[in-house]
Amino acid sequence: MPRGEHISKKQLEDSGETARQLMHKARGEHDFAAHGSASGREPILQVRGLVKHYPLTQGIVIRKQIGAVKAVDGVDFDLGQGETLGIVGESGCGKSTVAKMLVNLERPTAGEIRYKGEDISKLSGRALKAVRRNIQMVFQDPYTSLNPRMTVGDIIGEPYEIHPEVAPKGSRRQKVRELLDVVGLNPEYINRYPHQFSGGQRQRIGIARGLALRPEIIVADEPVSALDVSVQAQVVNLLDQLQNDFDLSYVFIAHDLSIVRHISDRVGVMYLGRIVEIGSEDEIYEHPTHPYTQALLSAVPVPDPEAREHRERIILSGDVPSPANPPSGCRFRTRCWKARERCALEVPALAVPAEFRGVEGPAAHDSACHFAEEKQVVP
Ligand SMILES: Nc1ncnc2c1ncn2[C@@H]1O[C@H](COP(=O)(O)OP(=O)(O)OP(=O)(O)O)[C@@H](O)[C@H]1O
Repeated sequence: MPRGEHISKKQLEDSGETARQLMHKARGEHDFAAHGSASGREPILQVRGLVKHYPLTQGIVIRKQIGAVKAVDGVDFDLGQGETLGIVGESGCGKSTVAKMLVNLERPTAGEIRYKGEDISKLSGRALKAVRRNIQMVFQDPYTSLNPRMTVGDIIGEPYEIHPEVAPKGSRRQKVRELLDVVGLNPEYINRYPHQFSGGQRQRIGIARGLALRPEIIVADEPVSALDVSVQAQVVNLLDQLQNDFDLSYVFIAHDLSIVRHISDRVGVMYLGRIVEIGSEDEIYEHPTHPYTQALLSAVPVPDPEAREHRERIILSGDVPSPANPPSGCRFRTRCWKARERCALEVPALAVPAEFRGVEGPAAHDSACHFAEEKQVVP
C-alpha cells in the first residue's frame, strides 16, 4: 500500500489489528509503537517479527533443501525496563530458540531485536560485543552448563577474559568473591569444583556468572526446571531480589505457568513458534481469553483440595503438530475445541480481540484467537 493511502474500517474490523499495525504491515515495516509495554515502563527490548527457520535438507553429496523447521515464526513482544516477562509454552514451541536469538547465540532468519532502539540482530564485531555484555543468559541445566574441570572462581570470572575492561586482572578474584556473596554462596568456595555443589547451588553459580558483566537484561531459559521443587522457590526468590538490587530486566522462560507467576509482571504464552496471548500477570492468570492459555492453566496444580474439585480440567486432544508443517490459519486449531472454518483460513492476529476492543478491563489484552472469550480457569 503506498504511503498516504487509507485503511478501510472493514479492513480494520476483519483483521483484528490496529490501524497503525495494518499500515506498518502494508509498508513492510515493523511496528515499534504498537506493542508498548503494558506495564507502562520504557521498553528496553523490542522484538518484532522474529523468525528462525532451520533448513531441512536431503542428500549426502548434493544437499538439497526440502523444507524448514519453523521453530520461531513471527514473534513480537516488548520488555520494559526493570520488568520480568515470562514466556511459557510446551516443549518444542520455540522458547529456547527465542532466548538464543536474544543473546545472539542464534541469528534470526528475519525480524528485529531492538535494544534501546537499536536493532542488534544484525550487528557484528565490536558493536555486537558491546551489546552482548548487556544481555546475558542463565541456562536451564546447572549440571551440564558448568565445565566440571574449572573451579567456580574460573567459571564465574570467565566472562572477564572476553571483557577485560569490566574487571582488570588484579581485581577479578575479589569481584568473583563479591558475586558469590551476592548469590548467597560462601566466598571461600571460590576454589571448589561444580561437583562439590548441590543443584540449587550450581544454579546460583550460573546466575553469578550471568551477573559478572553487570548486564541490564538477563534471559533465563528454564532456570529452575532441573531443580527439586523445594529448591525452585529459593532460586526464584534470589532472582527476584537480584532484580531489585541491580535493576535488572528479565525474560524468564518456563514450560509451566505456575513457576513464572510469582516472578512475572507480564506473561506471553507460546504455541508452535508464535505468541498466542500476552498480558499482565492478572490478565493471563485471572482473565485468559485464548483457549490454549485456558488449557495450560487448567493443568496448573491447585493446592486447595476443595478448589481443586471445582475446577474444570481441559484435556487437549492430539499432539502438537510438527513445526516443519504447521496447520494453516490458526496453528492451535487442530487441538482446539472451538475451531471453525475461519480458523483454517485466517491467521489470527496477536491483538485485542474485536469483542473486547474499546472495553476497559483485564479481558482487553492481546490474544490471537478469532473466537476469544474470557474464562476463569483457576478457582
Ligand atoms: N539447530 C536446530 N536444527 C533444527 N531444528 C531445531 C534446532 N534447534 C531447535 N530446533 C527445533 O525447533 C523447534 C523449537 O525448539 P526449541 O528448543 O526452541 O523449543 P523449546 O520450546 O525451547 O523446547 P524445550 O523446552 O524442549 O527446550 C523444535 O521443533 C526443535 O526440534
